[in-house]
Amino acid sequence: MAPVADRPRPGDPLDPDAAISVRGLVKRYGDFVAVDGLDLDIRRGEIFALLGPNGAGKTTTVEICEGYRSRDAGEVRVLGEDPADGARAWKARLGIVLQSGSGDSQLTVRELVTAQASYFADPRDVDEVLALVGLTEKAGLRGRTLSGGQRRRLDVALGIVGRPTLLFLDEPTTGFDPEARRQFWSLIRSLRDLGTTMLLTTHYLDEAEALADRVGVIARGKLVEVAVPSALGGRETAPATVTWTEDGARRTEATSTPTAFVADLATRFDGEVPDLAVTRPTLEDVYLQMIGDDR
Ligand SMILES: Nc1ncnc2c1ncn2[C@@H]1O[C@H](COP(=O)(O)OP(=O)(O)OP(=O)(O)O)[C@@H](O)[C@H]1O
Repeated sequence: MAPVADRPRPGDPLDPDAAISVRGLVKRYGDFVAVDGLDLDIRRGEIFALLGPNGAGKTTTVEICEGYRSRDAGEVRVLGEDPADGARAWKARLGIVLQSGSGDSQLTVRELVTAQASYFADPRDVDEVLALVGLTEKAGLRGRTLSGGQRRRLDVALGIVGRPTLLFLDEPTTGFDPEARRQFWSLIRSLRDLGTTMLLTTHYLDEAEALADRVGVIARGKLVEVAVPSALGGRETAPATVTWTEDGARRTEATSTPTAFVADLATRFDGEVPDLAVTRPTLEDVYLQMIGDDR
């Protein structure tokens, strides 16, 4: 089977089929190296989540891909073009949902989305977009009267009305309540079903796990690993931990063959094994281990 979590090695040529292809990317601020030789391919149609501690270089990398920041070294192609000289037609194929949000507008939701649509040659239908983000009933409200979660939906509406091929989402669900996050996730999945490629940065590991086809962990400007969420850090094959209660004490066993272990354990009890649980490292466990000292 082809290695699904593959990533380019230093010196590999750019991938012309990728939505985003990055080789040897370096960004310095004075003496400080914020991005330190990054190699990455993001495939067309995938949701890729970039994880990493504060200051790791995620926003810098993403903004270089968006054409908003210059680079000091390396090559970058986004939808086949170098963002450093991205033309207007190229920019129109990108959707960008920034961290800052749409703010306090006096215009209504519908007016804002309609105004944004007017910048594009082939925009999505405004009502269709409002329905997709769940703001149909709020269409007549002014931007400033929306709740935090509704504003974020408006941000997404503004980001997708131009029918982008590639959507950048920077910490899209910060401040959402749990239900709003679930609804947002289903919106993101609908966009993927419509063929949109998405690059997402997030600090929520459950979000990366729920949404991303692949995750990349970045620490101190370097890409530590790229993997499907279930395989990050060798998680799939990590030993399982079996816990249960026996003779009044909590017992724990790490094992690579939990099924056999539990079957054997069951013979020692008459009926259910008390408080039995089998767990594997969570994405958070392997992530925290991976970023180590950067915490
Ligand atoms: N304009 C700038 N001038 C100087 N240093 C900067 C500038 N922009 C970013 N940096 C530094 O570069 C590093 C990477 O910043 P970046 O914003 O890319 O991190 P991040 O991974 O997006 O972090 P966060 O999760 O906090 O958003 C940080 O140490 C930051 O202080």
